[in-house]
Parts: sequence; C-alpha cells; structure tokens
Amino acid sequence: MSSVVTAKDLSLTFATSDGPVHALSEVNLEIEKGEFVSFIGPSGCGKTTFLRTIADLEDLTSGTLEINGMSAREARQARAYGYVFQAAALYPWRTIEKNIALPLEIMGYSKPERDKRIERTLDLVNLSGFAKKHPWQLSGGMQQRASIARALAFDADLLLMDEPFGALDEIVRDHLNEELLKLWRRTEKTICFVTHSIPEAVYLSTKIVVMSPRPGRVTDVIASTLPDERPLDIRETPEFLAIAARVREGLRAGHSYEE
Ligand SMILES: Nc1ncnc2c1ncn2[C@@H]1O[C@H](COP(=O)(O)OP(=O)(O)OP(=O)(O)O)[C@@H](O)[C@H]1O
Repeated sequence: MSSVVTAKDLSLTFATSDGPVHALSEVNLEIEKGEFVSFIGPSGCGKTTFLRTIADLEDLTSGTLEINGMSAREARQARAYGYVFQAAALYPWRTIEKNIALPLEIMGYSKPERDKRIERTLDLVNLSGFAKKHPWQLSGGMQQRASIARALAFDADLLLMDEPFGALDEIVRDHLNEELLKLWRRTEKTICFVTHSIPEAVYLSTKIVVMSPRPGRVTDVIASTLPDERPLDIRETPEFLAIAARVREGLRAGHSYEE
C-alpha cells in the first residue's frame, strides 16, 4: 500500500493578538491509499485545522507533512484532492452543473471535458436529472451531494470532507452515509472525514483517529474490524458497539467530552 498522507510530529500554532494558540501538537499519522479515515474529537481540537493543513490552507509550525510524497503546496498545485465543506457552499445564482463546472473552468478544462465530468460525477452522487436546477430547488441533502460531486469532478484520489453532513437531520444523514460508503467503494478514493458523531465515524471508517482537546493530539487510532459491506443495521451488532465504546473511551481519556 502506498501512503497518501504522512504527518510526522506535525505541530501548528496560530499567532493571535491574545498570544499563541496551539491548535495541533506533534501529530503523527499515516493514511494509506484507499482508506476511509474519520477524525473525531471535541470542538476546537484541531480537526478542521488538520484538514486545512493538508489542503495547504494553513502552514504547519514544525514537523513534516507529505501528500502523495509531495509537500502540501505541491499537492495543491497538482490538484491532489477535492474539498467538501461543512455547508454545501454552492453559488445560488449558478445551476448545479455550472457550480460543478466552476473549478473545472478555472483549471482550464475544455467544454466537452467539463460536460463529461459533470455528467459522470452527478451520476456518482445520484443527481442525474438535476443539472439544470438551482441549489435552492434542491433539499439540504441533495445540495451536499452536489458539493461532493463538485469535489469529485477533478478526479483527485484524495477527498477531504469537513463535517459534510453535520447540519442534516438523522434520516438524511443515514442515507448519505450509505451513499458515501458506496461511492467510496466504487471510486476507491482515499477519504479524510471530520465528524462529531461516534456512530457516523464507526459506520464509515476503515480507521478512526481520536483527538484530544487543544492542543490537538492524536490519542488513539482505531482500525475498524467491520467488513467493507455495511448495511445500516450493522450499527446494532456487538462488533460495531465495541468499536464505538473504544472511541468513546478514547474521547473520555483525552478529556471531558460533553455533547
Ligand atoms: N486562523 C486562526 N487563528 C487563530 N486561532 C485559530 C484559527 N483557526 C483555528 N483556530 C483555533 O485553533 C483551534 C482548532 O480549531 P479547529 O477549527 O481546527 O477545531 P475543530 O476540531 O475543527 O473544531 P470544531 O469541531 O468545533 O469544528 C481552536 O481553538 C480555534 O479557535
């Protein structure tokens, strides 16, 4: 297996007017190709910061970080990943297809190539037929699927997802979790996924990274023993509950976890 993300002793401190904020402290982590890795931890423990560092939106203070053997800057220039934000962040005045087209336009893809990619990614997220709609004509879950399509459109191997389903109700979220797992299996992408939900982390992941409160450290890395094929009712099995218990324990050991 080849390594997609390698962090060694990665620390990140923000300089603020109130003094330094230690967001990440000596994070060591290796993510292999094709893994589905969830990051879970209390609010403010640096999950988003870690994703943003991979995406070259933040500079690390010390340590090293490699993405596909490149620096974060080189990886960004090589378009090594797609990013899905907490809110769908679609432009309301653009149709769904034009939202997906935007990064492709910026990257200089030809119109036929753009059209091909839009059709393929809309199909992947089960939104074929909605290309000409505007975001406000779609439900919250569909909007989030459209933003996943946009992140998939440049076909990067790595998908960074920052709590993409956090704002959705539980039924929609369950459905999207199932869809995302299918999509992951079909596309064989590597996914880094931030969540606050223990069941979501356990259901989706091949590996769960438990983080402690500020300064964010990795307190446990749990390799899932669940099969790749996961119907939703797997969440009631003893194996699932045992992994969830270990995540909960890791969160407690890290500090108080109140939610
Ligand atoms: N640009 C910045 N300048 C100063 N401090 C920052 C900046 N960005 C984040 N922080 C601080 O760094 C810490 C980590 O923030 P981050 O958003 O990564 O946490 P998180 O685990 O994703 O939280 P949440 O679960 O609430 O989204 C927080 O204390 C936050 O206030």
